Amino acid sequence: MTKIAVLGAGKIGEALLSGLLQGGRAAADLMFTEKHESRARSLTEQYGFEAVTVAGAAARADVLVVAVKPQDIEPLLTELSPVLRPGTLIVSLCAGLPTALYERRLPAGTPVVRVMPNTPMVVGEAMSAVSGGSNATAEHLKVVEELLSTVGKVAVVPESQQDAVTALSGSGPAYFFFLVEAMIDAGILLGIPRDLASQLIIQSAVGAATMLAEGTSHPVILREAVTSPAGTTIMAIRELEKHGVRAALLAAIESARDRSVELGRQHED
Ligand SMILES: NC(=O)C1=CN([C@@H]2O[C@H](COP(=O)(O)OP(=O)(O)OC[C@H]3O[C@@H](n4cnc5c(N)ncnc54)[C@H](OP(=O)(O)O)[C@@H]3O)[C@@H](O)[C@H]2O)C=CC1
Ligand SMILES: O=C(O)[C@@H]1CCC=N1
Repeated sequence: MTKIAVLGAGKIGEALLSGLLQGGRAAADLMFTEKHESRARSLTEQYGFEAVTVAGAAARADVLVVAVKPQDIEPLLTELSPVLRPGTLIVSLCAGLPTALYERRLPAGTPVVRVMPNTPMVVGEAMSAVSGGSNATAEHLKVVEELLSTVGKVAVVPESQQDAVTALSGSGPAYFFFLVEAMIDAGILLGIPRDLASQLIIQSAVGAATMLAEGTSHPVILREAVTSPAGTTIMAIRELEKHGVRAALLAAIESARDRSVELGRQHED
């Protein structure tokens, strides 16, 4: 069985490890490195994964998943480069970091696959986009696709689209959580108790997402079916348009894309 080590088991690293465990991987095949000892201890106690050093991960794992913040990449690559075994597959989850950065810093020929996942991995509903670097073969991409398909859906994209993908689906869950939070507050404004407002909005979100995921109707058709002539929904839609919510989303996602590009540029030679 392929052994996988996550380097930097923070939020997304834990989401991947726990998703892989739920998807049927043995804890014995999953390990991680982590800066904080107390966090490492709690991950081992909660899930049974082994905490290892970078050298230990490089010696034992077939796939190294890099999940540190993009700002922390340089010291990690400096530590990893001398201990990396030829043929070990590097999978980067880091926003903005191009495969070329890893190829420059790691031994010649190291295969690198760039991935942008998202946190719904913890419930097996991730959307992950993968792109191979110049040493990654179709076989490497297949390994990564198989790995990620146990925790959600996977799309192969050209690396030139990864910054946009990061802004759309990498950050995407946060936009939905933000909307849900605001809609629950609207319930409070209207005098509905928080628990009930949460139930009403979360189940509406689950129902709407399920209809969208079925893919039989375009979002516009689904929205129109809710919007009765001279009814309540059109009044709300008028306010959303008046407050520029559509334009705000376009600008927000463009800004997230720009930040992803900027995170990559910070590591150019
Ligand atoms: N969160 C998300 O939804 C998503 C995140 N990503 C990407 O995943 C990466 C991680 O993000 P996220 O999980 O949110 O961040 P976190 O800060 O939660 O996780 C990173 C963890 O790695 C630790 N760390 C830093 N350097 C090292 C090192 N050299 N060795 C071992 N551990 C180290 C950090 O410690 P410390 O905090 O002390 O620095 C932290 O605990 C980022 O590059 C991000 O772009 C991608 C998709 C979605
Ligand atoms: O906010 C971030 O930078 C990371 C990348 C995508 C989601 N979270």
